[in-house]
Amino acid sequence: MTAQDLYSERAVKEDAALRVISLQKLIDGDAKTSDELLRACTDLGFFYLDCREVASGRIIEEVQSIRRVMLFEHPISKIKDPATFAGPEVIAKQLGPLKQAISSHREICILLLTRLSAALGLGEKSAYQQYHRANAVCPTAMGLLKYTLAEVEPDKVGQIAHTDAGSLSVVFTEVAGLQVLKPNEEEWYWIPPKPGHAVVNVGDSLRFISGGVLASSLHRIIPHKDEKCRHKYSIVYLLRPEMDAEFVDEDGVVWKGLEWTNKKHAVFRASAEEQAKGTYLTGRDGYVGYWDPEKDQESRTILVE
Ligand SMILES: O=C(O)CCC(=O)C(=O)O
Ligand SMILES: [Fe+2]
Repeated sequence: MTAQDLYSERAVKEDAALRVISLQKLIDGDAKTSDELLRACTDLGFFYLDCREVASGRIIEEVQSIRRVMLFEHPISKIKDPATFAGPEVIAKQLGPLKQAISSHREICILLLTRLSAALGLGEKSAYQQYHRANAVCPTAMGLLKYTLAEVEPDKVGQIAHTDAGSLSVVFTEVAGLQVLKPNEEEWYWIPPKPGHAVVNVGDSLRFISGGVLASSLHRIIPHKDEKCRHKYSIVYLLRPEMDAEFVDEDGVVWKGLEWTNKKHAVFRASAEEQAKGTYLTGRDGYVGYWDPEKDQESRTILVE
């Protein structure tokens, strides 16, 4: 396969046309915006979060400061001995801005959970933020992702189709590549990056916690024909429930927050046959989310034979 084959000339749908939710209006407690947020999370579980107005672009400035420290150039794969790895010096030097950005992302997620819970009329005890209390231990993470160039490493492109394990994912990126599968249409749609906006999506844990009211949709990262020469960098904040928070999956199995995260990660690392056995990775039995450009010129879903 040549690198040229990697780009589907016929993208199935150009733009998922996600709802746009204003962070400032959520902060202000605007009821209409909370309702719109709830609609975004119940129909597809994906939306743009407009961060431009908040305190003169503070969030965007923090995201830019993470980009500037170039942590993306220190990949985990290059760590020889994780047991003795103390973190690249650059992390130690940039701890201040990193901690600030992590804390702002957490605040955003807690606000989203608070507004969603209120829009659903949940009481204090069952509100979603109760699964993510400030001082509880949780496997929440911030990832600084640098995707390989399809031209250089055609076998390592993007991310396999998956639903996210956690509660909410907040993604800032400037380069296209993200697609979502609209479940009612069974079609992949591009989600183009929007300056000043994050893409936020609901993960499995929040879908389970909400008893299936909120949707965690299948998405993937594949090379975009207009971005051939650009590395895609993504800053992803993955809010996950507390280690001991309990929720029930769609088959009635009870999970603790940490168990579900670990299970999902084990499946990410497993063989395609293992991945297709359960519904853990994609929420679909028998479906494996690899993108095969030869079979999948029109970016359709791939089934294990
Ligand atoms: O890089 C992106 O745009 C999205 C990343 C993603 O889906 C993930 O890390 O789960
Ligand atoms: Fe994801």
